Amino acid sequence: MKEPILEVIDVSYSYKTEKGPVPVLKDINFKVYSHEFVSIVAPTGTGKTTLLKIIAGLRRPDSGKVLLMGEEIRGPTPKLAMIFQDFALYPWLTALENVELALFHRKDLSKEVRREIARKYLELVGLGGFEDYYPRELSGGMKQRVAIARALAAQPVVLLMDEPFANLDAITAEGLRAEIYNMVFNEESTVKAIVMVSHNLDEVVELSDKVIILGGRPASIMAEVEIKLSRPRNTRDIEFQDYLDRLYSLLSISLKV
Ligand SMILES: Nc1ncnc2c1ncn2[C@@H]1O[C@H](COP(=O)(O)OP(=O)(O)OP(=O)(O)O)[C@@H](O)[C@H]1O
Repeated sequence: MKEPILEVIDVSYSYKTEKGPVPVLKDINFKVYSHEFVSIVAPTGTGKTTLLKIIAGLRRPDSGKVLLMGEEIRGPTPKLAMIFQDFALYPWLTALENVELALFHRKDLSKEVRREIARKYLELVGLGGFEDYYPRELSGGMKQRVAIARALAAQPVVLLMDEPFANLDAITAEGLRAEIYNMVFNEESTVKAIVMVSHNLDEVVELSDKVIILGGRPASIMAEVEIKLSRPRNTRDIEFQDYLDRLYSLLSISLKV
């Protein structure tokens, strides 16, 4: 039987506030296999970002655990890279320097080699020639491409994305969505699985192999839906629309829980 790349096991989490604990996640269980693109969807404020932070090792669950290729995640690790909706680039560094930063922990590599790797990933995301540009000189879509290059340059096993297209205009988002799957899953990349948080169901159907729907307070998994459509996907296909309708109705049920 194939082993999961990522395993979320019985994860529960509460925020500790002055008014007492606020339970956010309860008994979350799911698995992500090799070359799977998994999306987590839920009504706003349900705990999607919190779950992503737990997977990233940025927060420890109160109970349960997350395994990455069988090993428990106990803190941040270069094996997991994260992409945020606000790009999170350093404005005083060039595109190339921002990407190079992902390799700062690779003391085994010379500066020249690190620079070469960074250049290769900028090229991969379509930004060859923009190495010396500062973030302020780049469009939103280009900034997100730099962030993707930086995540890939860290040579992670899993890529985590928190609403990666939310701050882009519709046309730019559409273009990047069309490219992201092949940008991330190819022979130049070490990424074996993607977990994305989104509340845009169109993009979720377009990109995912599996969708996890959270609902309730604290949130638990309401449904897990596999999207069995070949790629590239056409948003106008009847089957695409069927999946979309199904997710909308599951999400509206989760709103009532
Ligand atoms: N640092 C914090 N302290 C206390 N409560 C928090 C904290 N961060 C988040 N919360 C609460 O935890 C719940 C889940 O938040 P989270 O950001 O994970 O939800 P989300 O599903 O990602 O929301 P959105 O779709 O709006 O981004 C919310 O009710 C939020 O108010």
